[in-house]
Amino acid sequence: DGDGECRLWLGPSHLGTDNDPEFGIFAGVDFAPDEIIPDIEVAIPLVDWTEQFNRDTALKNMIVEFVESQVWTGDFAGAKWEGDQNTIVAIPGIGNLANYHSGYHNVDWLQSAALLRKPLDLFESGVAHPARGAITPYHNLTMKATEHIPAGMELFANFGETWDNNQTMEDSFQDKLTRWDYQHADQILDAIIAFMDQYDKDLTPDLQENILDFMLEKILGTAVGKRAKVIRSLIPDNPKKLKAVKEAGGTFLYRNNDLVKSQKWLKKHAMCMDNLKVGPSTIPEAGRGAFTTRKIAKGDVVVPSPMVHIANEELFNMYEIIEKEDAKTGDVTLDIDKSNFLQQQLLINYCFGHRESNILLLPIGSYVSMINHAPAGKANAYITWSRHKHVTNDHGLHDLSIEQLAERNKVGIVMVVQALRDIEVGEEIFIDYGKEWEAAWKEHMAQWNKDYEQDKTWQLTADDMKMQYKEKPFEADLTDGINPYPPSVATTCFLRTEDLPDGRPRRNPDGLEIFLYAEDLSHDEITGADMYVCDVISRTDKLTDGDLYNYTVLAKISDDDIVQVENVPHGSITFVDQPYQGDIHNTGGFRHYISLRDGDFPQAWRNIRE
Ligand SMILES: C[S@@+](CC[C@H](N)C(=O)[O-])C[C@H]1O[C@@H](n2cnc3c(N)ncnc32)[C@H](O)[C@@H]1O
Repeated sequence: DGDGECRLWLGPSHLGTDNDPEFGIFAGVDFAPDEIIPDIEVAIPLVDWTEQFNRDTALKNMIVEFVESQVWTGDFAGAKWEGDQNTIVAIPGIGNLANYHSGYHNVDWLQSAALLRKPLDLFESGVAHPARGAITPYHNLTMKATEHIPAGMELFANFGETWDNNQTMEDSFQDKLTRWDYQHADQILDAIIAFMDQYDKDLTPDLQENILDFMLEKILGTAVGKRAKVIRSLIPDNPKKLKAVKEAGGTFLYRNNDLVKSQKWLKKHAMCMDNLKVGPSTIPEAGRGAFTTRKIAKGDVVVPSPMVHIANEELFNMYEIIEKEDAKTGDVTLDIDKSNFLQQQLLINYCFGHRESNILLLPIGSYVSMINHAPAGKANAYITWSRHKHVTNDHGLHDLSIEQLAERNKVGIVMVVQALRDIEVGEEIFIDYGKEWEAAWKEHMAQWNKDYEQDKTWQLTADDMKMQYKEKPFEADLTDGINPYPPSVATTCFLRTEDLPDGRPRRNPDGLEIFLYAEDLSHDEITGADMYVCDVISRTDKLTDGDLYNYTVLAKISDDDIVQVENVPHGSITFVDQPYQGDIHNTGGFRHYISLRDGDFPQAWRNIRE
């Protein structure tokens, strides 16, 4: 019947309350440290997001801030050069639904999976294809367990130090203890257990108790560190309990053991989010698609999907960005030229909407954004409001106006994809995107076939270059500064550096500082923040262990800081599309939202009814 037990559940988070629910993801099975969480998502860019509109009304500002609270910076997907300014990415599924807890996290991005991803094998290199620019190229966004996660535990993601520092202690999400307190307490706990184990035979229970007391009271209790008292409170003073704490998964889980839910609780309060996986669609023009991992009976839920409400579709319009000089001060700021419309953001293709409204709903259930269209009669599922008792809406939302909805800065809309007939394991799921979408796609195909009838060549992309240079050495001959690659792409390097050994010159003949590639940086540790545009200037001519070649590069750290880095391995160099050169910037790319069924679309949201 498919993949066995459900591995991920969507349910009411611990961070919500009965009156004010939040949703979160729960583990349905145990995950070992470093195990991949089986919700591997796409990232959909919002290009030059901050520059593309004026926050000229309070309402717009609210909508924008809400959207910003639901996305990641482009770095996480390797999308930071998509535009010239600030590109953010929506990452549905786990990227959106895993919550933040100040005391603890148990999942984190495996950024290298996305940053060093293999190209999608959907398009022939250099050839026009109607899905080019219609779907996101950023895929393989992967999270892994950072520690053992027991079945029934909620997933909490590492949102990074910046986010941690921005949280105030009054925030209702806050534990009074920070995750560093728990980490320190765990380290101390481990040290005490190791000591007790080592002298186990020589210690009577009394002596054990005295030693523990001495350690906690006299050493830790009088330690001057600000948090010593707090940490002390996390470690039991009874030697017999030390191991129980460790077995519970450490001081955090021991103290918060009500966080681990039973299978019975999950089945009652949560919905399985793990019935789908992603693969190439059976429709060749559609890109990727969503396929079942289990049998689904007619009328059952395929996957639940909370929806992020984006209360003004106009925010997805993109215009030419221009520089504006203040006549008095001479200061230059950026503005948009509204007379020069470029196209809509790609994210619209992943949103639900309705012809009589300018609200958009972005689905964030696992792989819901991978579900393709089939006309009525061929579709095997449909999307509608959730009727689940716990994973559901405040149905009062249907009566709110769009302005009132815009004031809600929490995800409160929950829909479900439901089976129209019995569905076998491995079938592709299709929903009917509606008449408007179908007409728009037909028109797109007709125009596309006309445009590319004579000449089907398509400019080479970063993905094409990645395929070409997977095993072939990067060009190292930059004589006369000639770029050996197509002008639409650039080489980038993942870099963390260390100083050169003593005795070696610290500057090159052009006066640029020289560093060494940090030897211990393994591919798994690479992050988007380590990614710099770089030019390869020379390479070793032999294979070096494990990696193909080593290179010397010039890396652009900032506009006026270029450094030379030596010993950069082949696998740490990749390609990106130059700003505005990727497929999604082709103005002939398809753009249309998916329609909700007429009967499902609340009357109160129809603000542009004719
Ligand atoms: C919500 S996304 C679905 C996931 C998408 N296939 C991908 O690979 O990212 C919607 C987009 O998928 C493509 N699509 C979906 N159904 C299609 C169909 N029946 N024929 C052609 N393209 C389709 C269109 O580009 C559409 O804008």
